[in-house]
Amino acid sequence: MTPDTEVAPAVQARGLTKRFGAKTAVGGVDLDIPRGSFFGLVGPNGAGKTTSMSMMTGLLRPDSGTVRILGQDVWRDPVGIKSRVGVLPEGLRLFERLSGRELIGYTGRLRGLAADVVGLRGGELLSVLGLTADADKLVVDYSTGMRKKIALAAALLHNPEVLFLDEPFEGVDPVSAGTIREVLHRFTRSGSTVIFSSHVMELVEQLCDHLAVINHGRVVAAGPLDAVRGGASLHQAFLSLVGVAPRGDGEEELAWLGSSSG
Ligand SMILES: Nc1ncnc2c1ncn2[C@@H]1O[C@H](COP(=O)(O)OP(=O)(O)OP(=O)(O)O)[C@@H](O)[C@H]1O
Repeated sequence: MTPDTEVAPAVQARGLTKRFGAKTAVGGVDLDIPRGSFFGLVGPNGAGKTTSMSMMTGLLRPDSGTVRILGQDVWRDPVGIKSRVGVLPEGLRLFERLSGRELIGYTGRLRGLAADVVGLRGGELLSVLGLTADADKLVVDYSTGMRKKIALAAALLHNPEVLFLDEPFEGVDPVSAGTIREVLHRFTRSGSTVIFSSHVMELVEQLCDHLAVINHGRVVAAGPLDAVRGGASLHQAFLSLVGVAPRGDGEEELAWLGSSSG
């Protein structure tokens, strides 16, 4: 490791850009995500969060721009960086005909981990995430929350230094959400970095020490939580940053909706 990579931020993106036909999904994103931070990526639907994350994790090649993780250029060596990164992607695609335990075993082999390490870590992750009793059930029969948890276990198995999570709490019950939070906090306390996207401002406010707000494919605010919310609640700051215009009382629109309209 060179001195440069030792002090490099967890993630550094410069001019990250992606177009889909005429649509610019991400239009020149610059981000500096400090090591050991719990970093939130927020923005309205379609703002470009998932596209940005996919480019940062080596899943989607940018049209232009660079992204470095722990000082390493992701797109110069996408395979190399994947050993240091864990990802819980949007729209989880899991091997449905494996049991939870088999999925962990398979992930461990893909990651090149020794069988005894996978057994030990996998057993602990299943236990901490409350999945032990369902470990031998097929993933196809898992609930939405259970799928998130088994995918999180798979993302953590190789002990990554940087963990990317797209909407990790969606469909997760409050007890499991508490468990996931505790696991993630432990992870960041040890110096590792979590980057997660969410639409739930209260959650981001509770969990994150840093965040970025993305709107129309651009970063409109970024930095420590208190600096971004600037004395207001994050919810209020978010609405003013993404420029939500008042829509009036909406009486004329949807006038047909409801039983009183006949
Ligand atoms: N594969 C694709 N082909 C065409 N357009 C795409 C594709 N992926 C994303 N887009 C478009 O790029 C824009 C950004 O999408 P993206 O999924 O990154 O947003 P997001 O911030 O994650 O949204 P959400 O909060 O709704 O998940 C949207 O306009 C979307 O329609």
